[in-house]
Amino acid sequence: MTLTLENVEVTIQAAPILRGVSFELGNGERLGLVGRNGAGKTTVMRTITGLANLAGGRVSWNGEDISQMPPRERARLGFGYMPEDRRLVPDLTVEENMLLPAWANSDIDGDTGLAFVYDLMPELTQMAARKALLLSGGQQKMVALGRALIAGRRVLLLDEPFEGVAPALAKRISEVITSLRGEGLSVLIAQSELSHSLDLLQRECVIERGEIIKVNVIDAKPAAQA
Ligand SMILES: Nc1ncnc2c1ncn2[C@@H]1O[C@H](COP(=O)(O)OP(=O)(O)OP(=O)(O)O)[C@@H](O)[C@H]1O
Repeated sequence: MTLTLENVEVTIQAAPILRGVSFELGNGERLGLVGRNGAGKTTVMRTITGLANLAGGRVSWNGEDISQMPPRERARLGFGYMPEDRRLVPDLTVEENMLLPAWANSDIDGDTGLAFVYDLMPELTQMAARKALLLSGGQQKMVALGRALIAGRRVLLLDEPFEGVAPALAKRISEVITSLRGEGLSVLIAQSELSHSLDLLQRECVIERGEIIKVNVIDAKPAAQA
């Protein structure tokens, strides 16, 4: 189960936004995508989900070219996306927000997904009936992570999952992502800085002005003592 980007080019309003982006996300790998604001991280994620059109290059999944595959079919393959701005519907409950991908796409099994998410993040069970508008920003990120996991059982794309989140909740989100290790789920985490996830990642791609300028392998470190 490998996701491969080869020489991906994305152009928005005639401006080159991604320029020859190539990398591989291996089975069960946790890969960082690190770069300043505007470097192109969100565009990489949108390219993988099918929300951004390719001007060149290709995206493949286990060797199959999926460059032209529509987003809903990629969700069926098990791709889940947590956008930077969370995009929760304020008047819907936590549970309803998490079920949105399954409501929008009958190929996604919402009940199985919910059971998996509640098992992984029991704290979401307690807030299941609360409206999203009553949650803190960090709690909303947890819900957005839960929602991404409803579809994202193979590839999980997390855009700035720690941004604006208080340290205790950031640690919890990091723990949840780490606990996915045994699930054969590949995770791509976009960040403008690495601070929360050094223990979490195996490699990081550094992106600058739409180009991957280097790939760092992160040494395995013992987990920090609480
Ligand atoms: N719809 C759009 N219209 C015009 N320009 C866009 C659009 N989407 C992205 N861009 C431009 O593409 C570049 C890359 O944006 P992108 O959102 O991918 O970067 P990023 O690394 O995720 O940064 P941030 O963390 O600030 O979102 C930026 O210069 C941005 O202004």
